Amino acid sequence: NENATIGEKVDYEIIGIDPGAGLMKATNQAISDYELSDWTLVEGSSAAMTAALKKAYDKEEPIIVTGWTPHWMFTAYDLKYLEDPKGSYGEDENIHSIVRNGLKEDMPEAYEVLDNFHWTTEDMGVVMMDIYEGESPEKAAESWVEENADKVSEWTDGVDSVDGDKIKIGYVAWDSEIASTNVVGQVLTDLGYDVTLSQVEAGPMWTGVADGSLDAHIAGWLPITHEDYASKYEGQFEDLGANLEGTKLGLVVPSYMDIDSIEDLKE
Ligand SMILES: C[SH](C)CC(=O)O
Repeated sequence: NENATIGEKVDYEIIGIDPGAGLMKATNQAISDYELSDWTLVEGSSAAMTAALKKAYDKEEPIIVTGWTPHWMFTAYDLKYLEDPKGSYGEDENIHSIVRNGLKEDMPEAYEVLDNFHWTTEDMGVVMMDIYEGESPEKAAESWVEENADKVSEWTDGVDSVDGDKIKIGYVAWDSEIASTNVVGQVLTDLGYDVTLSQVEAGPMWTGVADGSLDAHIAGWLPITHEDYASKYEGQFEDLGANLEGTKLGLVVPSYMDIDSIEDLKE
């Protein structure tokens, strides 16, 4: 009923994603920082979180999810981040390209493309929206590459093609990384590589690059979100720097909810 607290309205649940995501670590930090002892962070997946969000949004029901930018949900729905006055979610950061040691010697062409790969949240948003609207990730990536030949040529100009060399790129099924990894996979395929995109959890993605079973991933949320993974494998990977700038993490609610800050959950 209308007098219920926000906690009572959402059964004191925050709908999260896969447990290995840094976003989940930051949300547990927020639960502790804001003393939300009655609250539960529900583990699941990016897909389960967006399904729960759609179900609630379509019925204009209250819901609190762990969210991030860039993400298609901010285009599909009218959403807002809850203010984070205690800074549990840190500052905006970047997504880095991470490759195994030795890649530069073994696959100089792929290394060069991965080192050059850089695009914007708008670019990523186009591919994510295509996928959200029903296109397969492969087709959405292929279309974007065709329509953005000028940007792709900045990554590939001067890079020799190859003849069927195998390359394996790991990624986690976050909507942002499904988009970026399929675009890079398409570009490397066009260069002649036999590309395998391997969907794994966040931990195994970093472990795979460190032990060489994966050649690369382009899902390094740094410096904070994946700091645990980066420090655990320090020296066992090469960070080629940011491929996208200006990410954000936090708690996200539909704009029809009359709360504005994480502090408001403490009612
Ligand atoms: C969910 S964000 C794409 C990345 C992360 O939180 O680890």
